[in-house]
Amino acid sequence: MPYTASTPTDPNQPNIRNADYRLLEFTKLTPMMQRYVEVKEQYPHALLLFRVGDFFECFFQDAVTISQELELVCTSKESGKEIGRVPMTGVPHHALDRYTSMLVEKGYAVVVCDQVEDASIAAREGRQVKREITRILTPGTLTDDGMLKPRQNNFLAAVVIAGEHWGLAYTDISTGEFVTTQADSLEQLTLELLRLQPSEVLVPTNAPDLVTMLRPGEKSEHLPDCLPNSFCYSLRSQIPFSLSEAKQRILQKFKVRSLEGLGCGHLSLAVRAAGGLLQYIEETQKEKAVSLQRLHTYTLTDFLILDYQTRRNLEITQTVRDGVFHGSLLWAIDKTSTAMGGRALRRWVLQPLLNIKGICARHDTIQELVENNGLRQDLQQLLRQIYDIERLTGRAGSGTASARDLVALADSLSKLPALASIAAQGISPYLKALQNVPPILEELANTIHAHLVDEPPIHLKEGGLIRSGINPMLDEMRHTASADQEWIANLEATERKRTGISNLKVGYNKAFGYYISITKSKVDQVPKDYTRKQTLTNEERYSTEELKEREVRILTAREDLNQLEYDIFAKVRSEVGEQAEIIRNVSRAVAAADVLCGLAEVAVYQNYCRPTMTESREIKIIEGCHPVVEKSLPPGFFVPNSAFLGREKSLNRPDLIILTGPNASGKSCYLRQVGLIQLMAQMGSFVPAKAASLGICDRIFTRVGAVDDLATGQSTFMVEMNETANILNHATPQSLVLLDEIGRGTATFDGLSIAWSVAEYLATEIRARTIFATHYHELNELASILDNVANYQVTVKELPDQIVFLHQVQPGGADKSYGIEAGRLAGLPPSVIDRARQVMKQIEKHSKIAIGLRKGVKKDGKKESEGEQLDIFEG
Ligand SMILES: Nc1ncnc2c1ncn2[C@@H]1O[C@H](COP(=O)(O)OP(=O)(O)OP(=O)(O)O)[C@@H](O)[C@H]1O
Repeated sequence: MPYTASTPTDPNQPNIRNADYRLLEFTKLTPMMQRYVEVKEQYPHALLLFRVGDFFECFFQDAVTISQELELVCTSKESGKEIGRVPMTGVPHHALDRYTSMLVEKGYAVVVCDQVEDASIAAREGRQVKREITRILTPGTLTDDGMLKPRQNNFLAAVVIAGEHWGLAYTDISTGEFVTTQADSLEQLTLELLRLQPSEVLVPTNAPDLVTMLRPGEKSEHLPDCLPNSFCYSLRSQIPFSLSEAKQRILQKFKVRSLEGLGCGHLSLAVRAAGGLLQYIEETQKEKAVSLQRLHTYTLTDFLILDYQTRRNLEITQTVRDGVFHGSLLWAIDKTSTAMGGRALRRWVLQPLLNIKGICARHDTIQELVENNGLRQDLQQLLRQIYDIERLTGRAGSGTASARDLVALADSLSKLPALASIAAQGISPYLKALQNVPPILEELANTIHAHLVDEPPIHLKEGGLIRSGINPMLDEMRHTASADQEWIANLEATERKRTGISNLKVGYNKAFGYYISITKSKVDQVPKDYTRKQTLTNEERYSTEELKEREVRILTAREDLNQLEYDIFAKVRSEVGEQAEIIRNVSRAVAAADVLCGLAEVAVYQNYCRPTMTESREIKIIEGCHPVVEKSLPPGFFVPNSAFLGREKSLNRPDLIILTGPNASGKSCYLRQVGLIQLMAQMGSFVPAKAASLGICDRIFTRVGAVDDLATGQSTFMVEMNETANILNHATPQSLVLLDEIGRGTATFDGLSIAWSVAEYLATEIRARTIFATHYHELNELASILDNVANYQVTVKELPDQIVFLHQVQPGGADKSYGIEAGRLAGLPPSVIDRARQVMKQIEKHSKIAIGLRKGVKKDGKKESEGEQLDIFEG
């Protein structure tokens, strides 16, 4: 089936399909590599790791720490703080994969170097290293100047569109996860694609707009940064996307009688997308390389919607400024012990729930794990010993698992009964789910352990995989081969004695096989039965009839032996593949338990509370904190603040807060912290607050900061207005809206007018729960006009020669901005500051701005009759 790529395939792009690690060829020895070589010579067992974008800083320290303390420690030189730590004590060789994949999941890049010798010799000789190193696992692509390009992942997706309706199917080819969904707004589709960032997206040719939209570098209303790492393909034939064809393909592939059992019987677009994707996978992924899990269907309306700006502004998975993991919400709350847990946490944080029952099941489990420290720690200790079962099983199913993968899988499976019995001490839902470990898994672990040696070699065809005593034929062949090998081992001594040549040697190389080596000075002593095989400068190489015979026997036996070992191994591997579905179900339960143990640990150490979830519109946060800023400051430095929002009929709580305060007082921080607390609660986590009672939100909107979008030629103001329009068009009374400095990108009065009308619209027309941070103190007037609006300010203390930021949010409006003071602190020349003060006085004197809606909106928020003019400004 022909596919058209939206961009020509770039040969430098790693082929994500075939590998979750890539071979890198460094063409020259960069300074980084030189340092690496030095370190490696000193500490030969070091595993070097470095943070994304922080390559040079970290690897040296890590190497040192590993060799001294048997731990991988990642420390930022910038802050001096530890970023990640993994114990290495007693880690068997094959566990490396598990550790590295776990680190990669957490956003680290890991380099495992095998051929240091070559590199170090080359470095000493000042040569370039041609084919250097390396197995490299990165969440992105590492260029040879040490830069890390953004993450490419293992997702492939297919999309079908009919008007505003669409169906989406995607698969994670490393785990075999295969899911489909459908919905009826294009915005939702693009949000899903942005969440997944698929490597390849397949669309039918009847959706040219989508192909254009997905093209790298393309911008669109819904897809601000597009999908820079996605390749978009359109399928020339529509047939695989037709409903009947797709149905048939799905039923065949998953061996089911009806689509109802897969939950997508009624979702024709989801089915069509899944059909198209199946076809694409079969044709491009060589089928064997992908072992798909059973199809799952999910419903987008089950999740809180976080649009692209909100994910970015709340810094959920990466920071706004540097685009790095360190400093994001995920960084602050990720205490998972397994790679599967890491992936699940990422899903949870990007898809918070709407269903109170589901949220409370997570809260219940965390509560139990908080209250029962022993239970949590016992579970975590075991979880740390469990490798990435999900991916290992995926590889077993697709026939790509190595012997080491199977041993790692067996090690993990054999931990599950112990995990289940610890979980049995608990009563909460997610611990119960851990208790059902099907006995077949223990049998499978025993089978693997019984067949494979503890530390099998990397290459499957080199033999040495299978234990003795498992297969009589194998034992017999090994016995015969060992007799010949013993004969060869003794040959040197025997021939020295027979010929009287004391420096005679027996050797082997791949091209010539076994040989007897005699130096040139002794060739006259060579017996008649030797036949010459090869001549070198200083030696002659010979063989004998018997040596030839033995050699043939040894080599044939070795080949047969290796083949037999491989066959036995492949049989065990396919037995594992047959149980893939069962293992994956268990691995999902393990991942969820891991996430909850991690969240419980965060809750204990950061003193988080369990929020009460309600169906009301109330948002009540007592002494809340920003989870990341709090963690970054020394203990006790963060000033907690409360928040009350969501007016109910009888309650005096505002829908909209106007938040004022000087620059750098903490307005943005407060805004974000309310958003993050709501998000954390709905993803099932405890929250950084003394107490919280939170009504479910359907969406969180944010509009923070002002950045030019040079790529699309949009000005600061236009970006701001586009984002604001999106909020006003989509927010509902159930939404949480966080606005920071609306109207700043234009002339003062235009900006103020827009800010006023946006606030008013949100408070009266939409009645969304809103926090509106602003430097326009005139907006405080709104609170005296609308009874669902309240004023809050972030306080500062004025001393004779400085202002002290108290970071406290209190009722009332600020009347000063201290902008000139901020300029002074930033180092503007004193003469400029003095002049600014003079100018300000002049402006204040001459331009008395009286803000008030004399007409237009009554105190109860209802509009007066149309046609009456708003008169806001009086100069
Ligand atoms: N509650 C708090 N406790 C301690 N420190 C805080 C608190 N809130 C904010 N800060 C610190 O103050 C700094 C400035 O905060 P923030 O960016 O929120 O100010 P702002 O009022 O939005 O400023 P601007 O109006 O200039 O955008 C933050 O980087 C943070 O370190």
